[in-house]
Amino acid sequence: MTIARDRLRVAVQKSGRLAETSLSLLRRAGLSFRASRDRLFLYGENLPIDVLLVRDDDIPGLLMEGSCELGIVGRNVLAEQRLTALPGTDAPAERLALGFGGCRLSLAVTDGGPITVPAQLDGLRIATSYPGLLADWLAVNGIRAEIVVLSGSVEIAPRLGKADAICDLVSSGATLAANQLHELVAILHSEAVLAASPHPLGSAKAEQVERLCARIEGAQSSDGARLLMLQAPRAALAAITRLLPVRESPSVLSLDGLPDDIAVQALCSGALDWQHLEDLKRLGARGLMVLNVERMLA
Ligand SMILES: Nc1ncnc2c1ncn2[C@@H]1O[C@H](COP(=O)(O)OP(=O)(O)OP(=O)(O)O)[C@@H](O)[C@H]1O
Ligand SMILES: O=P(O)(O)OC[C@H]1O[C@H](OP(=O)(O)OP(=O)(O)O)[C@H](O)[C@@H]1O
Ligand SMILES: [Mg+2]
Repeated sequence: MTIARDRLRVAVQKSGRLAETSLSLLRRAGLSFRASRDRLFLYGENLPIDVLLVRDDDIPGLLMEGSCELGIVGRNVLAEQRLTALPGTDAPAERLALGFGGCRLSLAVTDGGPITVPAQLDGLRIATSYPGLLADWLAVNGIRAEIVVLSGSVEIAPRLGKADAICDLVSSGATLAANQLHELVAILHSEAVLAASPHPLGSAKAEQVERLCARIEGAQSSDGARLLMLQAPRAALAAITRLLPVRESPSVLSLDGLPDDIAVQALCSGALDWQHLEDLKRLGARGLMVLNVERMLA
């Protein structure tokens, strides 16, 4: 099925943990928007790319029905949808991992209780909002347990006597600790991902998708990237390179009229502080310059 709409649509969480970072990533990829009055639709002003602001759980369905071509959603939501979709339906695919919204889906049990290993869950009840992922993990691990589906506040289920264990998202672990629970095992590691509709796109839209992906990857790689420029004696190159938090081989250029000297340009990640520069100077480097990298395109 080809989607008959010439502007690309990206679905993003309206409010919640992923909302702000998702929109700021799209802005860093160079998109600018005008909001509709109800703030549910952002019209792309400089590219034919619009944003739908929705509940995160709705994003896989919107991708499947073709209401949008891309979505930013937790891998946990995407994977759950894939496991609970009707057989034979094409599920949205993970296109890029986005490096924020990191968390894990974990089995957890009551502190000081009898369960210490997952095998002891056999025959017991586990509360979760992720029945597909949990059922899949239990089947792979040969554990038969009853799945109690709850849409939220899963951590409270053991105290209410509704379940013997839970399977829910964890990041700092503070919610588990507050409910006298601890993790047994993580069954899925998640982060926000760019998900793509399973439907084929026309060439113009496919081109927009590639363009947006390249920009997002560029925005991610320029995070924390610094360009270091210096001049140095050619003989000091190896020692200088060893000192640098380089991402890739530095460019080494000859200098007119100075055959024993070189100019070095190195793309670095992490801190390049005064100490670093002083250490490089001690090796003979001069004219040191550190520049923040604003944009990168592979
Ligand atoms: N504690 C956490 N730390 C980091 N990321 C998390 C955490 N909890 C959830 N996430 C990630 O953020 C996503 C959105 O979480 P959020 O709690 O905002 O969802 P929600 O309450 O279902 O929101 P919505 O109203 O859109 O349905 C989750 O699906 C998961 O990928
Ligand atoms: O390990 P922690 O850092 O404590 O995070 C874990 C909590 O975060 C999520 O809920 P959230 O706070 O997003 O509320 P929600 O259940 O209403 O979505 C998740 O469902 C856990 O309850
Ligand atoms: Mg939700």
